[in-house]
Order: sequence, then C-alpha cells, then structure tokens
Amino acid sequence: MTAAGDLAVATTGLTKRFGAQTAVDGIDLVVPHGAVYGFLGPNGSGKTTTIRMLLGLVSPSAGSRTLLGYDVARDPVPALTRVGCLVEGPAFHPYLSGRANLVRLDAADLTSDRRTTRARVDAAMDRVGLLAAATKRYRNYSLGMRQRLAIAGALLQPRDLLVLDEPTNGLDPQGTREVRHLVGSLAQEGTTVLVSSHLLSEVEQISTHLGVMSVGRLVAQGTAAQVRGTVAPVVRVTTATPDAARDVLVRLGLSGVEVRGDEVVAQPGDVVPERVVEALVHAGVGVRAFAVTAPSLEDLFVQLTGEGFDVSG
Ligand SMILES: Nc1ncnc2c1ncn2[C@@H]1O[C@H](COP(=O)(O)OP(=O)(O)OP(=O)(O)O)[C@@H](O)[C@H]1O
Repeated sequence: MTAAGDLAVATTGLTKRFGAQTAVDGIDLVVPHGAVYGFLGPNGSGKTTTIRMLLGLVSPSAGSRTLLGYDVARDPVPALTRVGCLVEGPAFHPYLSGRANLVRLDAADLTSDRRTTRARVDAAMDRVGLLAAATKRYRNYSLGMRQRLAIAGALLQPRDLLVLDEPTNGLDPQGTREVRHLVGSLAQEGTTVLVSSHLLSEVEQISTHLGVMSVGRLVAQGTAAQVRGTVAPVVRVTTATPDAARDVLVRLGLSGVEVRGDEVVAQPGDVVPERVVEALVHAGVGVRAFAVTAPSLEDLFVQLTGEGFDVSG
C-alpha cells in the first residue's frame, strides 16, 4: 500500500451525490508522481465532478482527497499552490493579444509577484510554443493555439501537478495533436498530469496510467499495461461474410460478439481457438484472417463500461 504522501493524487471513497443521483461513487484514485494519468469515461460518467472535487471547487458528499500529499479540505493552500488546472478554460478577451490576456490572468492571482509577471508570462508562452505569436490578438489564434494559451495560463506559476479536464474538446485534429504533444513534453519534464477525456485516441498514446469511469464508478485503474491485462483476450475474424461469422461465434457461446466492418470481434472465454476456426470453416465462412490478440483500448472500454467509446472527435 502506497502512502498518500508518495502520490500526486490520492482519493479515498470520494463520493458526490446530487439529490438522489450519485455522480461519483466511492472512488479511490491513485496517481503516482510523474504519471500521465488518462482519466477516461463516457460523457456523464463523473469525470468533471471528480476533478472539481479534487480542486476544491465542490465539496464531496463523502470521502477524502489529497494533492501532492496535502489534504485538500484541511490544507487547501499548500495542496493547491503547485497545482495548475484547466477546467472549463479561462475566459480570454478576443481583442487583446495572447500576452496581454496572460498578464490579465496573472493580475487576478493575488499570490503572484507583479515584478516577475512579464518574465513568467513570456516563459509560459515559450513553454507552449506561442512566444512568436505573443502579440497576436486572441481572436486570431487557431483553436489549438487558444487551448495552448489556456495551458500557459496554468503554467504561470511553477507546477508539480497539472489537472486538465477534456483539454482537446472541440479541437480539430491539428489542435488535438498540438495539445497532446504539449502534455507529453510537460510530463517529460517531470510534471505529473491528470488528463480527462471521453476520447480514447486523445490519451492512449501519452498515458502511462489509466483510470476508467463508468456511471460514477472507477471500474479499472493502474498502469496502461495493467489495465489492458484486466480484460480477456479477443478473437478477430476477418471475412467477406461477417454476419454469418457472427452467427457461428454466437452459437459457439463466445461473448461480446460484435461486427466491425469486415471484422468480427469476440471474447472466446473457454472456447479454444481451434474450435472457433473449425466451426467457421464447417459453416462455410471464408476466413481471410484469424487472430487471438490482446484487446485494443476500444475493446477494453466496451468490456469495462458496456459502452462503445468515441474513437475520434
Ligand atoms: N451541479 C450538478 N447538479 C446536478 N447534477 C449534476 C451536477 N453536476 C453534474 N451532475 C450530474 O452528474 C453526472 C456526472 O457528470 P460529470 O459532468 O461529472 O460527468 P463527466 O464524466 O465529466 O461528463 P462530461 O464529459 O459530459 O462532463 C451527470 O449525470 C451530471 O448530470
């Protein structure tokens, strides 16, 4: 058991009820220092509510949470001082430059040192690759640049932990790549990052750890490899007649049988691969390819949450 002090984020039985609805149901988050923790789940599964509790923006109905070893309820100032966050994004002024917007944002932070504002603003803009566009008006920024500016806003002070709620929501593929790249490089410098998303493709390439939410519960958590290991292997059959193949797999007793284009994917359970191939051939299904593989992240989420995830924007 790891002590909370060794973890960047730890929660115990964290719960939030809204009236009769339990939006977050007793979750125990474990985010080690240095991790990029992909906090995944379909819309409405409780990610934002969890993040708002972590940041002290709403109080939990039950349970506790620590950030960087400090209890958020008891010691909010030390807990939150070195935590940068992006939740619903700051409101930037369209007619001011990116730099002027960050100066305004810094002025709103009562703890910041005015003498160093300019240097910190430029360092943050440089960090997110926007220094060359510092004097450009915000309204002329692309979506990716706007989001990078928002992340720069979270970097005006030194941060050990960044909490980003759906940072690529609404971005085009180019903007998504920019933000993903930025998160990856911040992590390489040693900042722990908790990043939420309902889109698999956004976080799977950069996450060292995953937590998967489904209807308020944390249904899987661990290193990316551990989480993948919690689910069973899948068989994949590629064929010109996927519907016929699906019927064979269902008759054989495979579970989670799903047709995806010319591929049929299922969990074999106790049915050995030889038996599957034999039954397909016997039923006259032309098999182009057959494989037993570790589940893709998409398979994983279907198994864990019972829902398909959006694979892209
Ligand atoms: N202030 C509130 N009052 C009542 N219900 C709320 C409130 N905030 C969230 N909820 C409900 O709690 C559940 C979880 O919402 P939450 O926003 O945390 O999910 P999410 O996983 O972040 O989804 P999304 O990606 O859509 O934000 C939802 O059913 C939502 O309607």
